[in-house]
Amino acid sequence: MRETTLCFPMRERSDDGTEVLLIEKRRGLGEGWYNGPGGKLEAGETPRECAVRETREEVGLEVEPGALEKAGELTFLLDGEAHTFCHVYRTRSFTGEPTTSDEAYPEWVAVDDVPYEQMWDDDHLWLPGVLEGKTVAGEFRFEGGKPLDKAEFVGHDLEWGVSFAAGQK
Ligand SMILES: CNc1ncnc2c1ncn2[C@@H]1O[C@H](COP(=O)(O)OP(=O)(O)OP(=O)(O)O)[C@@H](O)[C@H]1O
Repeated sequence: MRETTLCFPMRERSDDGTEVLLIEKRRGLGEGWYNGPGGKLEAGETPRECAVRETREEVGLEVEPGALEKAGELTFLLDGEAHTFCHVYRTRSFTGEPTTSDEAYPEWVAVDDVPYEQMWDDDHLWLPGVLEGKTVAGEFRFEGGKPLDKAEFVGHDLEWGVSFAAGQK
């Protein structure tokens, strides 16, 4: 099973409310869809280190590992088998300005205006709560064979207000 991360940088606009930094993914799994910066853990890396690295590589923002708030743990099943385990973080503490990379076009989006119709089918179920400050554990079931982004979303279970194990915070 692949272990991945997603990171959602957030900021307050004095007049426009809260915004989240999304990326339009330019290649790989979920190409053409919006998501947070993130990707696969490399050997020897903790999830937090991975989220920091992917956020730097994909959009050029610097985040301190300790400034990441763990918001979710998502399991994606494909045809009954665990395909991806994803650690979700949010943060309001970062430096730099988002820049386009080979992998991603970054875009600040109002939290009330997230383009769920251009995202993974499961995102509208858990991301609104994550952007409101909640914690979530979720399982999402897909069927129809690889790749995951061509499979059909068939079911899910969600639990809100979870606390994460010390090592996983
Ligand atoms: C099934 N529903 C899903 N809903 C929301 N997000 C999902 C997702 N399934 C995968 N993701 C995320 O998409 C990113 C790209 O995955 P990732 O492994 O990086 O794929 P990619 O082919 O781009 O690999 P590279 O690391 O670029 O080589 C990664 O953050 C991963 O957590």
